[in-house]
Amino acid sequence: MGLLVDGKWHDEWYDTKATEGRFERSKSQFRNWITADGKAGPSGDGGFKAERGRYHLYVSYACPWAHRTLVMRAWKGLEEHIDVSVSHPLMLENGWELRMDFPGATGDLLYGFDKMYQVYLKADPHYSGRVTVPILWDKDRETIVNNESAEIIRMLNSAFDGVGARPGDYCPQDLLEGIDAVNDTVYEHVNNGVYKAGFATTQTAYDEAATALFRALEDLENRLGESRYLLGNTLTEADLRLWATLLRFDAVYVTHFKCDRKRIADFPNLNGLLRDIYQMPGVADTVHMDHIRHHYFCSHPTINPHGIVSIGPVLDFSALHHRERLGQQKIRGT
Ligand SMILES: N[C@@H](CCC(=O)N[C@@H](CS)C(=O)NCC(=O)O)C(=O)O
Repeated sequence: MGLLVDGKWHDEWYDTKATEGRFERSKSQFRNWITADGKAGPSGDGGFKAERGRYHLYVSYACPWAHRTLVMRAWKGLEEHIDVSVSHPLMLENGWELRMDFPGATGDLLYGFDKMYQVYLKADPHYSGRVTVPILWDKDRETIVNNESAEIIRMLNSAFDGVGARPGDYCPQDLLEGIDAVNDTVYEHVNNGVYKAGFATTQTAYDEAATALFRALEDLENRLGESRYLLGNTLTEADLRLWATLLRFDAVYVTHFKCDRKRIADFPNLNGLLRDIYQMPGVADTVHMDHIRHHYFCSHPTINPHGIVSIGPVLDFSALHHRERLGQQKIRGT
């Protein structure tokens, strides 16, 4: 694990000294938007028009942030529009590597780079910052459009509607306020919460994160007792963002990140949501548990020095979810 400083790679673990043992995620730096007409979006510059075949995603199947973009790509039927390079699951002294010696790892389909940081350097030879996935790449301008998954899923949701994306609006305007509110809590205490617990280097930092995580999960469990999804019976990006963490929870976070008060299997509604979304067309194909488990257990020597992958629980995401008793799934715009 490391970062680029003025275009040079430095192998460094997260520094938690300045924050009393708390893990703080840095902000993504490329914030342009693909739009239907190529005009600038809410941030960044214009010039990124939605076009078939123009864009590419760099992902890791292990990464929950990248996973969101793969599921949104599947929901919107964008597989033919946006192709994908899949990283090797290990992330060690060179950061993410575009090696092919793991089933499903594709290498770099565009340039043949073997390190993910070379993609950042291609976009900006003086880049300083972390080398994260997902990366949304523009093959035309040969640069990074955006490396913030929350924004990438928003653009995939709507920008390609005029050029053949599958109908479906997972972020409808009238639900936006509610979606943003749930996203904030889920991001803070669940998506990033598991990392804050796992990467904490003081007891206090861990206690804070783990307590807030399980409090949030209890609230979400109750909320999902009222309706099929987080925003009523309409499936939205908020459900997807929660789902990517739920999927990894029992297989990894319970042990590796010490999130062990309860398992997702102990929460009937969260477990139901996990299965419900897993069983939607195209979603199971985005799930690669071997990448997920190999990545976490082997990429964090400070918390698992011998890189031993645990035996793991037996999980069946294809089992009945019983969520239809709360209402029929609605997808806006279909
Ligand atoms: N806010 C970013 C976070 C992405 C992120 O942190 N990805 C992790 C993988 S799970 C990563 O690439 N970490 C490398 C690092 O921090 O150096 C997003 O949602 O896109």
